[in-house]
Order: sequence, then structure tokens, then C-alpha cells
Amino acid sequence: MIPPSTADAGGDVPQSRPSVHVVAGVITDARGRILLARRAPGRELAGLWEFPGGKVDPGETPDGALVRELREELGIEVDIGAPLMVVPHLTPSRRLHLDVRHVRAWRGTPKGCEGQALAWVQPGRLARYDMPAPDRPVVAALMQPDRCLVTPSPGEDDGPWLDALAGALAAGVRRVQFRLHGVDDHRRRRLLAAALQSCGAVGAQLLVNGDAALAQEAGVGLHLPAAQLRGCGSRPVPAGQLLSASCHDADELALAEALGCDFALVGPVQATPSHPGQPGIGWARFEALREHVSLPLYAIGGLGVDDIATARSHGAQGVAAIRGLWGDGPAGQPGAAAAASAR
Ligand SMILES: Nc1nc2c([nH]c(=O)n2[C@@H]2O[C@H](COP(=O)(O)OP(=O)(O)OP(=O)(O)O)[C@@H](O)[C@H]2O)c(=O)[nH]1
Ligand SMILES: [Mg+2]
Repeated sequence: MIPPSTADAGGDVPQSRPSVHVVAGVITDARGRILLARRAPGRELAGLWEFPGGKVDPGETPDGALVRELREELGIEVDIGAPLMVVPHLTPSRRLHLDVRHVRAWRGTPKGCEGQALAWVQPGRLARYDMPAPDRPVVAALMQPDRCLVTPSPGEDDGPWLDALAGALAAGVRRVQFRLHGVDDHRRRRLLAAALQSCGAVGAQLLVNGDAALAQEAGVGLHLPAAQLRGCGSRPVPAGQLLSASCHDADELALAEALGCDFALVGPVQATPSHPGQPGIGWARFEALREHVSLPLYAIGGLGVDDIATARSHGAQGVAAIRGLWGDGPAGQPGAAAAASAR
């Protein structure tokens, strides 16, 4: 069922709900498994699995709170590492900020000091564990690409376009939305076949923009522009085939989530030449949209690789971009592009 739109989703969010800052740790063992704890009976959200952690007390730093929580809950001493992401999430009673950090090193043997069960989980199996809604984007951040390239239309020749795609892949892009405007069908199919080959060679995912039939035929994912998303009554491709959507407001995001989209693109966060005259929505509005849904969201609009950490701190999976990720732009590696296309 599609959830009704919420009155406060337009950036006009009531401040009445108390804010709770929760820190949680990604603790990894020598085999790369991640530690989950099961919320004990009688507690809120009992039975769900979570990253160990808890609320930041007044006067504490987030790192200090996480060190204390992991000592109290697991009986281990930890060194806190890099931030993973902060997920803003609205519950009926409060506004949660789930602030997840990697644990760089730990000493001792984790045990369930508060009676909670523990499990060491291979990252690829995390999705099998029933976790609170704000953990879904966290699991996605651990597992899925932090960049989504949206391809620009080609110039007269295919060569430079294919070289730039190879450059983007060489620079680490692993999710590509194939979007070509003003190109005839024959050329579009030719470029798609070539793109499929380059993406397949490095294990990058490909999604075709706006053409369900072509996506089915090529056996790749489908990206829905917002207008198509709004016209969809049910999931247009089978489960297991990637589906994403472009969303600009809470209604579109609710629809994308209800359709079972794997992720969505939200923006423009900043002004961008591809949408002249349109101001960016900014990070505050991005967060206001983020906190209503739990599907992974890429921030789009005037962003590039240098913005990934900022995007993560506002609850994004990472960034989506045309210019910012294209292999002939500042983020690309022309040398690598040439080498990749020569293979
Ligand atoms: N620790 C932790 N809390 C999470 C996660 N995801 C998530 O929604 N939460 C929510 O964040 C809040 C954290 O509360 P907590 O119960 O761990 O806090 P705490 O350790 O300080 O416990 P206490 O308040 O009972 O003393 C809960 O509402 C919990 O449901 C997660 O992955 N880890
Ligand atoms: Mg806790």
C-alpha cells in the first residue's frame, strides 16, 4: 500500500518532536564479518537486530558515547574509526539521528552484557536480518556503490563517449544510469551494447533510463524519471532486476518506496547547468525528505566525488552526477580511460 503523504514533508518540519542522537558502531572481525546485536525482550523494537550502540548523553562527544556504550553493552574497549553515515529518521514520537561509525580496533571478547544475543554476519548476509527502518540505508552504505553515474548524451562520434565511460569506470564508478537524449534508436542500442560490455568487465551495474522494454531486452536495470514513476501502478520490472527513480518530493519518495525501488536519486541539491535557473534544494531539505523513507538515496545536482562524505553525513548513499563523475571531467582519469579503451 502506498503510504499517505505527510504534511510536514516539505521542509516545513515541526520541531516539536524530541531529537535523539544515537551512535552505533560497525565492528568487523578478522574474517570481515560484522557484529549485530539483537534487541532484548521487553525493550523498544525487541527482537530486531542492530549495530551495537546507544544514545549520546548530554555533555558527551559522539565518539565518547560510542566507547561507553560498547563497553557497557559488549564489554570491549574500542578505538573509533571513520564515520560511515548519519541517517535522519522520523518516528511517530521523535526525530532520530542514527550516527554510524566504523570501529577501527577493539580489545576483549564481545558478549551480550545486557542479555542480548549477538551474531557475526558476513556483509552479504546483512539484508537477511530484520533491522529497524533507519538501518536499511546503513546496510546499503556498507554494501552498495557510493556513486551513481548518469551518462550525458554523446557528441557526433561514439569514441569519446565510450572513452569517458571507460574513464569513469576506471575511476571506480560501479553504478551507471544509461541516459541518452536526442539519439536515434539504432545508435542508442549500439551504445548500450558497448556500455554493457565495459560495465560487465568490471562488474558495474547498468540501469536504462525510462525504457522498460529496452531494460528487459538487455537484461539490465530500469531507472524511472519522476513523471514515469508517478504513472506506475506496480513494479514495472521483476524483483531482482534493479529499479531506481528520480524523486523531488515526499510523495514521489513514498511512491518509489512502495513500488520497491532499490534506490532513488534526490535533488538537485545544488544548482546545476543541466537545470538552468533552478536553485538547489540544499542539504536541510534533502534531510527533511530523507527522514520519511528508508530506501537508499543518492544526492544529485552539482555534486562530485569530493561531496560523498558530506552526502553521507546527511543520510545519502552517496552522490549521483553527470559531469561530476564522467570520465573526461575533473574526477576522471584520462590516462586510465585511454588504457581501458585500448584493452
Ligand atoms: N544502537 C542502535 N540503535 C538503533 C539502531 N537503529 C535504530 O533505529 N536504533 C534506535 O536508536 C535508539 C537507540 O537506543 P538504545 O536503546 O540503543 O539506546 P541506549 O543503548 O542508550 O539504551 P537505553 O536508552 O535503554 O539506556 C532506539 O530507538 C533504537 O531503536 C542501531 O542500528 N543501533
Ligand atoms: Mg543500545
